[in-house]
Amino acid sequence: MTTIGIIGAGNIGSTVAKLAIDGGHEVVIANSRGPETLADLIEQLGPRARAATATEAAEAAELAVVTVPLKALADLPAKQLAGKVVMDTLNYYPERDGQVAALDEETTTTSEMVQAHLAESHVVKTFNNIFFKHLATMARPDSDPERTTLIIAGDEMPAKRTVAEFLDSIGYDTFDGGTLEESWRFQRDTAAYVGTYVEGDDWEHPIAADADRIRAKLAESKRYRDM
Ligand SMILES: NC(=O)C1=CN([C@@H]2O[C@H](COP(=O)(O)OP(=O)(O)OC[C@H]3O[C@@H](n4cnc5c(N)ncnc54)[C@H](OP(=O)(O)O)[C@@H]3O)[C@@H](O)[C@H]2O)C=CC1
Ligand SMILES: O=C(O)[C@@H]1CCC=N1
Repeated sequence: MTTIGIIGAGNIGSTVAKLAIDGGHEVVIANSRGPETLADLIEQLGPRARAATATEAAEAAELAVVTVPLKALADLPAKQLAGKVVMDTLNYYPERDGQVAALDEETTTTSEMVQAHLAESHVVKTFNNIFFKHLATMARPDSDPERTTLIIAGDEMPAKRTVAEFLDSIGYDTFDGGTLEESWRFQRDTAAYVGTYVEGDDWEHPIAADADRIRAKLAESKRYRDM
């Protein structure tokens, strides 16, 4: 059992919290409005979950998840997350987050920006390319032939192994998609984004992805300037 500190309690944060509880872990979860606003979620999650401030969730985390809009990146408590493995779900939506020149020019990736802010953490891009409802419903036991695979990226193998172990505990296999620099291949709107789990427009029936499918999708991904 691991204490998972989750900053962001929206679609993805609450979904990961539920999966973590079902996987036997403890959860400390935060949003921007304060722990008292998370009472309903905590009631649903049960006694192994508690609400906290973002700073407290970071402090309590043995393993952390940051899952807020990219525009809130600067608020993430770097000091309390130092030395920890941090799963980063952030995507860049300019209409929500504002224009970010380095992302528009593709001179960096969102996860490199997260790593730059959380300079002393071990950032692993995780969960960013799967729709939260699919993440909630596609978890399967290890032995299930329909188990699906999630793509991660990061610059440090030990941190990636830690994340793969956690994903296994919540019902997913892992595909190593390379470094944070290479993670543009599954950023927003690439072939390997949500299309890894969705065929055409059929969002009602997500499909399990294996390593071969993921490899093909990553190979198909293009830079925005070449789309
Ligand atoms: N929706 C999806 O299917 C997926 C989303 N993503 C990405 O993951 C991130 C989260 O997405 P999603 O869960 O949909 O977003 P939501 O809008 O549903 O939730 C965002 C959460 O972040 C919290 N938050 C915002 N600002 C801060 C802050 N400064 N400090 C602490 N908490 C804060 C919000 O708290 P409050 O409500 O109190 O403001 C809320 O709990 C985004 O970057 C998104 O692009 C990745 C994969 C899939
Ligand atoms: O970041 C998001 O909000 C989107 C939705 C599906 C995957 N990511």
